[in-house]
Amino acid sequence: MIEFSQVTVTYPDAARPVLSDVSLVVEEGELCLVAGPTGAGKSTLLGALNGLVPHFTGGRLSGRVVVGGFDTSLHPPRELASIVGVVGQDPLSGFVTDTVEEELAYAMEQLAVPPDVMRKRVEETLDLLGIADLRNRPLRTLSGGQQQRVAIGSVLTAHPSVVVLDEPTSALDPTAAEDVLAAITRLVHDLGTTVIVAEHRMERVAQYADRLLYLPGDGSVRSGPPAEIFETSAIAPPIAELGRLAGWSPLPLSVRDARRLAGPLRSRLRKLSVVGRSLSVTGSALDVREVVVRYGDVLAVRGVDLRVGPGEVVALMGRNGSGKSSLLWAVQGSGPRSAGKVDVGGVDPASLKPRVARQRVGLVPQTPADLLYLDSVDAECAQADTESQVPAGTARKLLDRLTPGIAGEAHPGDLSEGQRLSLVLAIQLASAPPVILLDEPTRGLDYHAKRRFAAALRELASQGHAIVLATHDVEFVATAATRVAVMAEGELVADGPTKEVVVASPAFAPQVAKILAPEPWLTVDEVAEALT
Ligand SMILES: Nc1ncnc2c1ncn2[C@@H]1O[C@H](COP(=O)(O)OP(=O)(O)OP(=O)(O)O)[C@@H](O)[C@H]1O
Ligand SMILES: Nc1ncnc2c1ncn2[C@@H]1O[C@H](COP(=O)(O)OP(=O)(O)OP(=O)(O)O)[C@@H](O)[C@H]1O
Repeated sequence: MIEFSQVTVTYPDAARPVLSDVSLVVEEGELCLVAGPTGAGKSTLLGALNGLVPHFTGGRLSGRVVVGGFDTSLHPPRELASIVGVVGQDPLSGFVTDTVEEELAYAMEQLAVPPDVMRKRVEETLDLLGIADLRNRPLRTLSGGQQQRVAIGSVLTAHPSVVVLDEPTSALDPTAAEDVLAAITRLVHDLGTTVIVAEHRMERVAQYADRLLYLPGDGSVRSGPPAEIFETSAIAPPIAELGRLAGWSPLPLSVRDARRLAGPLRSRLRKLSVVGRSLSVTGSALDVREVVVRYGDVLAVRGVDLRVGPGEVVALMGRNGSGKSSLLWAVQGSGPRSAGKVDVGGVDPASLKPRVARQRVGLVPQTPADLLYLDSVDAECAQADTESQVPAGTARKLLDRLTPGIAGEAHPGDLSEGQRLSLVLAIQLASAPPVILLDEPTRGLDYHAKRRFAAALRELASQGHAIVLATHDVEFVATAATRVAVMAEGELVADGPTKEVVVASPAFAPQVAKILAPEPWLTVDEVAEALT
């Protein structure tokens, strides 16, 4: 269905090609996971499938890409649209209509699908993705995860023979991610659709994948069964890393398979204790009282109380649309707040000018690109140093720590998703306000980058900063957060130490916890530390 023959892609001014002499075949009806480090070229590979690369991104592509019998160099993306459906990394920028229903119907209208078929498929898709109650909503008013579901739905309705998804679950809560992947797997089985998914949260996808295309970052692509490639790959999901540590062979990819193998490891660990990271918190850096956020008829946040002490890293979790982003923006002061009080060091940030408020409460938004407007990485870093009155080079040092190797002269718009996020994180963390809020801050980051980011957050916390991050990334929460607060329908419904909250809830438990339950281990690092 898909064939790359000696494909090389080079972006203008790049020192070396992103993809170098890549040849591979993906069969019809395969579900294929594309993985590898941040900036390795995954989106580039995906873009080559519908001709976006190089027709729209610039750069040069040599070799041949054939999809469903069409050579993508001879057919512009518009002509390939009936064969290849693409869901990009930023759903909002891909929307062409105003409301949910219109968006779901749009691709079918372009293909002149008969109205009765169209109607039926829209209804099916609304149910399949659990968004029936949002059907008349303007797309701009949806939460990040709701937008992502609509974006996926709008591609599925047209029944293309190849579906390409770039990090499709990054904004989805864990349960929604499972549902969406189940829907996609059903497509593969029932319609023989070929699905290509790039995903950093491999723990969510690896078990469904027939094939892994692994990009180590040197321009090459390895193609094969996931379990085989994970034996040696630098980036692998926690389940595979645990399997490597325990010497399991072949490596399991589902929690169920791993549990069958984990008996001996569990008994060994039972005699050891988890290295505790207990925290005694004194005082409060952030005090949120009875905060309410209302948008017209939608009550997004219903009287939330939250106190965060210096040194805490609080993960705000909860279903899509449960009010996490609304709460963060209301706390930071630039979002709507219908009632309630926020206290940061004796002041309500909403009462301050935005510039002054930012020195007390920083917020990294869900679409971090909004914060970048200069024309090079160096310029952004220099500006951040000046604005936050920190020594020159501070932001750049942080950036190198999070994701090394990004060229200073690169245009922020040309960076990969993970590189761009790292840049925004570096800029925001350089100013290091006492309270740092982060909205879904791990998109595009590989497991190593997330470890380094977690370490940077812990370091800030140990210096007395208070950190709140809204996220669906259960593996990241397990490494980074000291405490977890769960929201449901605008209210806080659970709040406690990370270990207690995530082990108690299957939806929020990381893979290691599920495999080793009832033993209280959350990460491969903890297990490795105890075994040495
Ligand atoms: N339009 C462009 N012009 C110049 N360089 C680009 C362009 N698009 C991507 N790049 C560079 O090519 C490399 C690969 O980017 P790509 O987006 O394909 O990576 P990725 O593996 O998808 O990354 P992520 O995991 O962060 O999403 C990066 O170094 C990026 O900076
Ligand atoms: N401008 C708006 N107008 C109307 N409703 C809105 C608006 N912004 C958000 N909402 C609704 O408020 C609710 C909470 O949204 P919010 O973005 O805070 O949720 P969230 O927990 O951050 O979700 P996600 O995990 O998907 O990012 C959702 O039902 C959303 O559709």
